[in-house]
Amino acid sequence: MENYHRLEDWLFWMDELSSNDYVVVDNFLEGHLLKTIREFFQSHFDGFTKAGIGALGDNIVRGDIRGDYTFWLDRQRDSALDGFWRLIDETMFIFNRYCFLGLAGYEFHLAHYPQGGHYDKHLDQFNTRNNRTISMVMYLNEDWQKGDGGELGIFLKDDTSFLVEPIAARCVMFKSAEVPHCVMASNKPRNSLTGWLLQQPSALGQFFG
Ligand SMILES: O=C(O)CCC(=O)C(=O)O
Ligand SMILES: [Fe+2]
Repeated sequence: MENYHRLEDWLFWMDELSSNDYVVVDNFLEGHLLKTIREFFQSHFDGFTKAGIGALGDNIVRGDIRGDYTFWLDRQRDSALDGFWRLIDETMFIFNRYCFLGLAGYEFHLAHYPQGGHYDKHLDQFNTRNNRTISMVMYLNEDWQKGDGGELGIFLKDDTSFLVEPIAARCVMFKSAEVPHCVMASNKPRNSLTGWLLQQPSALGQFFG
């Protein structure tokens, strides 16, 4: 396997994630990969649709809760993102090998928050489907400045909370069922690649609820 990251870095991140329920990794996307994803994002911008809440069959658009536009990725179709898919293979391999998580699938979308967009505090689980295990949010915003807003707010079990700036190449990973989070109103357009590592493929998740 060609590796993006060193095993010792992975083990450090896994350790943080397992003890704190989240980890913030800067420069998770290396320069070339970040550029490829940003270009793909721009060239598919026409295909974005207003994001809803709830699982697939029950997708309700509520602009007061969530203001982003999304574009769901498909590994077969979106082979231009080959490098990204290999990074996800590496991530799944590490999680299964060293955390014994038994991950069996994943789902990812590109997300665009227009100026003023936000996402209320929520958990990345649906009532009807609970197979999202690890959430991964990767940011694509070059030159993000203090005051641009759009931070990810993270709420921990000890009642502490803090903000993470959505700066390019950063990846935030957290336990989907454990960590409530929100997106603060963004003062600028804000782009990300967000996804979930799943306990079982989402197609099965739909049937087995
Ligand atoms: O973009 C972010 O920082 C988080 C997005 C999010 O919470 C979600 O899409 O479920
Ligand atoms: Fe979320």
